[in-house]
Amino acid sequence: MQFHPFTLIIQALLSLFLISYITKWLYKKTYGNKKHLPPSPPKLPILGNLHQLGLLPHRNLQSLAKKYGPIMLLHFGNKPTLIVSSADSAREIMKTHDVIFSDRLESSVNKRLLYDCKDVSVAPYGEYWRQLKSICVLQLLSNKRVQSFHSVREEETALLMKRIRESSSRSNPVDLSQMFTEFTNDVVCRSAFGKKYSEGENGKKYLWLLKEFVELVGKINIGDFVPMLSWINRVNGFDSRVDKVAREMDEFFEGVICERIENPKKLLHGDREEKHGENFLDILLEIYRDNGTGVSIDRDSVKAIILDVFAAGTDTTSTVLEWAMTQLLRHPQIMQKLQHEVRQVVKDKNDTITENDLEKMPYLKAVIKETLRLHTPIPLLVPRVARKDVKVMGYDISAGTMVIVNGWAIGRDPASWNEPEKFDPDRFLDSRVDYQGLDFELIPFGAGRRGCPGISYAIVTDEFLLANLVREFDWKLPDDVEDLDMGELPGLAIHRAVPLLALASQYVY
Ligand code: HEM
Repeated sequence: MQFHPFTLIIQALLSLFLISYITKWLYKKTYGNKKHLPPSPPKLPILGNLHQLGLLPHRNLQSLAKKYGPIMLLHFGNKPTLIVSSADSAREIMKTHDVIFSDRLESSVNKRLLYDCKDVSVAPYGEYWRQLKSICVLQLLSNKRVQSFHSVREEETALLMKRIRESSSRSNPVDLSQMFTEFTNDVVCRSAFGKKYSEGENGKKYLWLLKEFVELVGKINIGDFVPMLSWINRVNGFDSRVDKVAREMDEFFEGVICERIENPKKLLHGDREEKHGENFLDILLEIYRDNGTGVSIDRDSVKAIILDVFAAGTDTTSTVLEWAMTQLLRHPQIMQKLQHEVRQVVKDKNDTITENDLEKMPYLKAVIKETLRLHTPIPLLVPRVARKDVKVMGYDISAGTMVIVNGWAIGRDPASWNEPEKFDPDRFLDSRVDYQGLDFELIPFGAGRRGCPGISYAIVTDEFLLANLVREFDWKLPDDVEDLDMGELPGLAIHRAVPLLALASQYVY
């Protein structure tokens, strides 16, 4: 049978018309007729805008926001996703409508890795999350508790300084990226369990598990957005990786908990004993055993909360150190200004820096703030989900919409910052802008109800180590490196793509 070309054209046009009509009808059915929606870039069938995220979504979403505005509606598969890229729109989400946007995304990976979301950071908004958050804020991460870990930070800093001294005496460059990762793992591990698990054969396995775990929770899981493509994760081995890590992490935790229950009094760490009750696990086990506090958590909750602390607290804290040293090495004058401040505060070469000294170092604080602005550790923060229909900046947002706040783009928004791409800690010296969640142009820790409870823990860890590094050593790039590669490694927290190598020489007083 033969068709006249004209008939074919008519048929093609009719099909196109029909498809476009059905798409519009479906869209109207979902969003209603009168909804005033934020601007949206065009999308693909099935994938929506997922293909536009690329490997570094914070950068690609910033480019899209330059075209479509600070509040835009994308679709990750069939999931409507609001992208927020200015201080004003972030304030609407995290302050004006904070209660409405205080839910988290339900993710199958988080469910499997975090004991059915029994942790804090991805638990659905509700009474259970409220109880856990109050345990975090009041018991695990209160200022008093954070101070109580000062000896952990001092000892781990001293160990790291010793390693650098050894390398510097042989004129070998040090791999700062690697050292910062190990340092934050050990500090968090000792705060969590009262001892380190990074040494020996078991240590290697534990470090591998931790690395896998952090990598997996940071991955975008296609099956969560396009259920019909979830087979991809079965075929490419992703699902079995998740199951293996979940199983082995659980075995590891069970081992640690049994050890603690059998020998509750004391923990040996090297040749000194750490007191019982000083670490997160002991505190949580006490709450678990004691139902009188009005808070009831089970054994899985204990493990999930500890995992949260590792997921949220290790990589984030080490990337700040990594990027701060990167920028200081690229800007020798800023490095010298910082060294001068620290060396002035602690003048006597036999004195060690104490955490009280940090309060006398405004430039150190400005360097950390500037690093958090320019290299926001979790650039897209942790997604929120709307619990009800709501209007944001005049736009209609439906219940169930996922919200991604591009904290990284907000930190570089020319509407809020002069010369936003420049590393310039001085901008903070006469400014009251802070990262505590009240100034929406700087929100590396998020804000509002779901804001990060680990701010003081992270900041004192970073400030203390950085002050020690720049006081005792002068730093330069290895001779064969002219300028540093500033590439980023994809992940939940953004590390350098290329490890940071530097030469240290001991400062002579
Ligand atoms: C530089 C280091 C850190 C950065 C940049 C950071 C960043 C963040 C961000 C962006 C969020 C989501 C906030 C929101 O939705 O508004 C968050 C949540 C959270 N962070 Fe941190 N964090 C850091 C360190 C820590 C540490 C050291 C801990 C614990 C020891 C921690 C524990 C948590 C927890 C439990 C949540 C979930 C809060 C909730 O959902 O209610 N973080 N963090």
